[in-house]
Amino acid sequence: MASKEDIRSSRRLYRRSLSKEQLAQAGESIARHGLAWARKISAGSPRTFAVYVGVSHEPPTMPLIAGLHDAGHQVLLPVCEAGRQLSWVYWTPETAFVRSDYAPIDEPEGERLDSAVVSAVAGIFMPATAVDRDGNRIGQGGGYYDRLLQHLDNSGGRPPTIAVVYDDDVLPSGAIPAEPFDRPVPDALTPSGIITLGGGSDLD
Ligand SMILES: Nc1nc2c(c(=O)[nH]1)N(C=O)[C@@H](CNc1ccc(C(=O)N[C@@H](CCC(=O)O)C(=O)O)cc1)CN2
Ligand SMILES: Nc1ncnc2c1ncn2[C@@H]1O[C@H](COP(=O)(O)OP(=O)(O)OP(=O)(O)O)[C@@H](O)[C@H]1O
Repeated sequence: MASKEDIRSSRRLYRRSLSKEQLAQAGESIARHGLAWARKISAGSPRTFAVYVGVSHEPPTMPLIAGLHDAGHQVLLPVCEAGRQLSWVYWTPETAFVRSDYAPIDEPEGERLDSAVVSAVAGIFMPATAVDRDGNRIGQGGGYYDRLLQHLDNSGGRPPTIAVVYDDDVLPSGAIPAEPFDRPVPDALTPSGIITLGGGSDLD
C-alpha cells in the first residue's frame, strides 16, 4: 500500500498539472454543488458554515465562500495556531488576509474564536489532498483537521462534514493507510458533485 507521503506527492503532481482554466472551472463547479449541499442541510435558514480558502493548486473555494455569503450564510475561516490547533474568524468581503505564521497560506485578520464555535455550525467544508471510498482522508500533514474532528466528536458530536477534492483525488476503498488518529469523513465534494463514501452520508 502506498504511504500517506507517497499519496500526497502523487496528488500534488496531479494538481500541478491542472491549468488555470481547469482550476477556475473546478472552483465554479465546487461552488455550485457545495451550495446545493449547504441548501439541503440548512433547510433554507441562514446558518454558519466553516470553510477554508483553497490555495495554490487546491480546488479553489472563493466562489463557494462568496456564494454562501450571498445566500445569507455566515462563513468561518481557519487560522493556524501553535500546537497545530485551529482558531476561526468570521469572513466578510472586506476581510483582509495575512501570511500564516505556521503554513504557506494566507489567513483572515479579525477576532479569533476557538474551535468550540465550530460545534454549532451547520456544516464543515474541509481541505483534503485525497480521500478513499471508505471515507479516510489525507490532508497536508499537519493533523489540524484530525484534531478538530476529534475535539468535536468528543464534545457532543460533529456537524455535517464534507471533504473538498478533485474527482481524481477520490481513491478506491482501502487505498489510504488510515492511522488510529485519522477521522473518516462521510462525503466528498468534487467538481462532478457529491460522492458518498463508505461510512454513510450526512445527507441520509
Ligand atoms: N487551504 C488550506 N487551508 C488550511 C489547510 C489546508 O490543507 N488547506 N490546513 C489543513 O490542515 C491547515 C493548514 N495546513 C497546511 C499545511 C501545509 C500546507 C502546504 O505545505 N502547502 C503547500 C503545498 C500545496 C500543494 O501543492 O498541495 C503549498 O501551499 O505550497 C498548507 C496548509 C489550515 N488551513
Ligand atoms: N487527534 C490528534 N491528537 C494529536 N495528534 C494528532 C491528532 N491527529 C493527528 N495527529 C498528529 O498529526 C500528524 C499529522 O497527521 P496526518 O498526516 O494524518 O495529517 P493530515 O490529515 O494530512 O492533516 P490535516 O488534518 O491538517 O489536513 C500525525 O503525526 C499525528 O501524530
